[in-house]
Amino acid sequence: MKITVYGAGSWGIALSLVLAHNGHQVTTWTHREEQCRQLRETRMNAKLLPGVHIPEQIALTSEIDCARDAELVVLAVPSFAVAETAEKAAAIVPAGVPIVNVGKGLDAAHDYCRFSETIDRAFDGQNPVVALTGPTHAEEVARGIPTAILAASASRSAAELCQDVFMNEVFRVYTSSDIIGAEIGGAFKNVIALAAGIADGLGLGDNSKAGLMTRGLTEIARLGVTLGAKQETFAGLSGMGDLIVTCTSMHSRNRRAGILIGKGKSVQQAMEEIGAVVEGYYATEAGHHMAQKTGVSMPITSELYHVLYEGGDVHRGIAALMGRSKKDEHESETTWLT
Ligand SMILES: NC(=O)c1ccc[n+]([C@@H]2O[C@H](COP(=O)([O-])OP(=O)(O)OC[C@H]3O[C@@H](n4cnc5c(N)ncnc54)[C@H](O)[C@@H]3O)[C@@H](O)[C@H]2O)c1
Ligand SMILES: O=P(O)(O)OC[C@H](O)CO
Repeated sequence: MKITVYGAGSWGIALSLVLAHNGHQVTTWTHREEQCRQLRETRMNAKLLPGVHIPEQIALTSEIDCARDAELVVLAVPSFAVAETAEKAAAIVPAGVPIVNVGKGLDAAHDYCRFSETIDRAFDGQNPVVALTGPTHAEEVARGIPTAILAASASRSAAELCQDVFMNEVFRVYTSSDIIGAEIGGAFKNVIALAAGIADGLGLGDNSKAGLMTRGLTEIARLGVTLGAKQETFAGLSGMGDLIVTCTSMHSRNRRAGILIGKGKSVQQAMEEIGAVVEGYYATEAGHHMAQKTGVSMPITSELYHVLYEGGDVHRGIAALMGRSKKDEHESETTWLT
């Protein structure tokens, strides 16, 4: 198939390699001409995916209209660029061509909607949308390390097409109809990974991190179910799976940013030092907004918001979480008042 991948950061390149390996005709787009020139010259993104060769069979371009005759389009840009890129692509991509979004987050420019909604709006509902998401660090996918991922879509045929296109002997793709759960899990695991990184940076223990991850997943699922997701999705690849990989891996930009903050760096210093997109920063603001909008209690997200956006003290945040009123583990916390 002819496939355009919008985005030549670490994830866009890793997925382009999977698609090229599977025999597809791949064009990978980057938004900057200068970056495109460098990629063409070196056949490598030395900053974001060092040591990974981009074979000649992958065409590199900065022309947005490269998807004119694409049969499948992949959006692999940071959350802050999904709406803008989708709007540009919508003017070019033919109706009916599936759009696979792999960016994680909510759309801050459109009242924090999910990206499938952003894309649906941009494409006037004419193109099926798939969220391809799960525990997948680009560094490992690019090296052919066995990986499992989820293709979630309201369109069964689009999810299955995505499964067929991406799946190979080291890249296993499952399908799901629960795109709400897949998108919410993918967006908000990054919040918990930042928090888990802070715990690591502070030198807290395994108990602290396991508690954060488990209660973090509880609050993500609580929000997701309120928005119409299936509870079981949060126990799957796009929920627990992605949470595990992001909270435990040194590949994770979110976890590493958290470690730097835990060690005393400012939020801005940490983001700069990472030098790649730290989605958890934006997702924390999105989560804070969604908790207020829906009335769902998201205490870890709220405390992290206080630290990241309001200069709150990390130790005070931990004390606030530990000192909350007594709860039953499965108590439903649908409002701030419980
Ligand atoms: N890297 C991974 O392992 C991985 C895995 C799964 C999902 N994701 C998700 O994929 C998305 C992209 O992440 P990444 O890891 O490729 O990021 P990255 O930081 O490696 O690269 C980001 C790329 O986006 C480009 N960019 C910056 N501003 C842009 C704009 N306005 N328009 C278009 N492009 C722009 C940058 O030049 C860079 O090439 C994120 O939402 C991330 O959470 C990443
Ligand atoms: O490096 P991170 O923390 O942005 O995580 C990347 C992917 O989302 C992992 O699945």
